[in-house]
Amino acid sequence: MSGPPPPLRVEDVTVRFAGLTALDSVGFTVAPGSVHALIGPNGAGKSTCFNVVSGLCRPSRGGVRLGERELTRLPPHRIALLGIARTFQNIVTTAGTVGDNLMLGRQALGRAGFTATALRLPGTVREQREHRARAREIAELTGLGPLFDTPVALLSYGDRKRVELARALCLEPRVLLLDEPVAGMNSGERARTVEVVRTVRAELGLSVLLVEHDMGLVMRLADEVTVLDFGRRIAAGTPDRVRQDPEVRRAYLGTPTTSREHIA
Ligand SMILES: Nc1ncnc2c1ncn2[C@@H]1O[C@H](COP(=O)(O)OP(=O)(O)OP(=O)(O)O)[C@@H](O)[C@H]1O
Repeated sequence: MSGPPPPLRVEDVTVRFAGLTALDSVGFTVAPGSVHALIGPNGAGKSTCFNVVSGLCRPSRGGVRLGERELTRLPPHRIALLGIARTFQNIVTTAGTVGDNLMLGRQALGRAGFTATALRLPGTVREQREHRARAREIAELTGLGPLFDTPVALLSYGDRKRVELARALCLEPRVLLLDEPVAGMNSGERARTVEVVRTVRAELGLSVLLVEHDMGLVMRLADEVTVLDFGRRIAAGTPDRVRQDPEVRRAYLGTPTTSREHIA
């Protein structure tokens, strides 16, 4: 991969849904090669922010840039090809083997058209072979190498979540968006995922933007944290700094609802 990824800038983003302001002038920068966590209580606007960055949601004001490239009005597949790949909260792996799923991630990069692939022209056969070899490398990097030919349906929940992550990596992103990557995992699976994220960041030199409710994971993995509450950015800084921030503590601990997680 050539050089560090460009900074990802979310600038003054406002999103309204029928009178509800889901994001209110939110801004932050994911520094090149860093892990940046977006945290906040339920309904704070984290998923909406992810959707803006990946092109699924258009802001009514503000925008997103990767380096000098304006992403705001582009459709999701263009944004993906410009180097921003994402996973989703819910598993969307399809039928087939791990390898088949990773090849779906490579498909968007394929130069050969549908007809050429169907006719198995020599150039496209070679291209497919190269894509499969790269998919295998990514499987190794994410600990899925031994499972490459295993049907996804036979995998544990944690392994299936990692297939999602590996499939996103198959797009060769500069920035990886991870939406609750350890949700629903047991502690062993969580620890494994932390290691995988560290490995791919180091080996592929990419930046990571992470939404996660598991504060232990956020504090261990993130270089920087942006905290949202009711659509507003209420704090930003290193994990230690935001952990001590009185407004963050109030946002997490100061409401009677049990759905708000602890930050201590
Ligand atoms: N498509 C939509 N239409 C209307 N309101 C929406 C829509 N998407 C999100 N919202 C509202 O916007 C606010 C922010 O939601 P969002 O899902 O971004 O929060 P979140 O921080 O990701 O929450 P959670 O941690 O529960 O996933 C919430 O009040 C939510 O109900």
